Amino acid sequence: MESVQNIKQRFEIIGNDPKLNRAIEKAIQVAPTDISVLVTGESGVGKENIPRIIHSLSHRKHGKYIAVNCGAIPEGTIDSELFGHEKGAFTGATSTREGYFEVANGGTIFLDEVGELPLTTQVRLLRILENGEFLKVGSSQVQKTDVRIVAATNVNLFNAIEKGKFREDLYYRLSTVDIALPPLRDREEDIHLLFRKFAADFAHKYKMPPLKLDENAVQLLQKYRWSGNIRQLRNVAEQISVLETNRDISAATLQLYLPPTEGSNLPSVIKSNKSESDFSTERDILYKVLFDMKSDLNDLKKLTLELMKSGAAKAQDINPNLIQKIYGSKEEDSEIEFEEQPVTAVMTPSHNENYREAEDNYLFAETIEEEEVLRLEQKEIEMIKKSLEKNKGKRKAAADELGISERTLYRKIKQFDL
Ligand SMILES: Nc1ncnc2c1ncn2[C@@H]1O[C@H](COP(=O)(O)OP(=O)(O)OP(=O)(O)O)[C@@H](O)[C@H]1O
Repeated sequence: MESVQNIKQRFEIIGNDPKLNRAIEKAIQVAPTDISVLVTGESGVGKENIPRIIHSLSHRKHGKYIAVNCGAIPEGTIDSELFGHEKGAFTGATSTREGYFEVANGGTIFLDEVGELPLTTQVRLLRILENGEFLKVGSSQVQKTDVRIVAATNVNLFNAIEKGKFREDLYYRLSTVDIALPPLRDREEDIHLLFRKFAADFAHKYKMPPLKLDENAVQLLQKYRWSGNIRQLRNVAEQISVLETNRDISAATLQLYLPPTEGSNLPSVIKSNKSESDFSTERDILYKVLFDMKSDLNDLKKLTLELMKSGAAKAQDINPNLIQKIYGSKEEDSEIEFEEQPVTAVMTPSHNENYREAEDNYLFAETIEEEEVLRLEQKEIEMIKKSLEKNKGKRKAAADELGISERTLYRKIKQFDL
């Protein structure tokens, strides 16, 4: 049997936490069987590694491995995606199509966010788990498949069962073995290890010297809540790697990249009555938004300084590129008037001499009022649209770029009707 250490090397899994090791050990143990496995853990803890390990150590390793994010597929098409459809089954079904369960015959299917499956799809899945039988959409001919199912969830499925959103019998079929991955905040010793690994990767990728955290920064890193777990840590490492020219990182610098969490002494950014899990994923986006604003603010500071130094009447005379960067494309014959141009969602500097006060307001803002929240939302929509365009509509690539899960992106697309 392969050792946990070997597996960690093979799958580039960083960390020595006993709970992580136990999870990998369990994956190794169950791999040769066909037992269905339910992987649990918060978003971003690395659940996707487990089905990969299981597949690669199983007798199915030469068969197909298909990962499906159940939360990212619209309800109307999920049955057809999973089980296939017959020609003419619905408008647009111009030919017969194989579903993932047919394609993966002899292999493994990873059903991520399984709690998001509609109830009708859950019935079909239960049937596959019981005897391998399924029907294509629009067909009455029973087909058979031989697929190992590994599922994952970051929500408590018992709550979903209580609310009637998840079938209890399916839960028990899926979770013959339960593999739980710990949140990053409970893996204090691993946090710095992971950060160093990501910082080294990004130093290589962006051809920059590696970052070095001082002692206080390491402590801050280890005490932070990391509600987005490893995904969030990786994002932070990437942002610092790209943006900080001084590669020695102090706690004060690091703090600028950590969105405030409950119970922290950082300013609270936004008030929300949503549930914590919604908040944490939205926070990923808000974090990026605030980051853009910080960079706008730096540009503004530069501009203001230049203005103060030269006493010039027209900002355009000083640095047209900077002006364009801050205000977007210049309108014909327009002059920059500081009193009227809204600049960022947080601050509108009214006079050059007030810039320090504006900066203080920004840094110590206790809350962002409703109007500003709306502007943040607008910025969020813009970012999502841009990323989708840039990635030619590929949601996975866009979600990766935005540092959010595909499911969250899918929800945002629905929420904002994009
Ligand atoms: N132990 C680890 N070492 C290094 N990188 C890791 C580790 N675990 C996870 N990652 C990285 O963290 C990111 C998030 O992992 P993954 O997508 O598996 O999380 P998840 O738990 O499936 O999240 P979600 O529930 O949102 O789908 C990925 O980029 C993954 O490569």
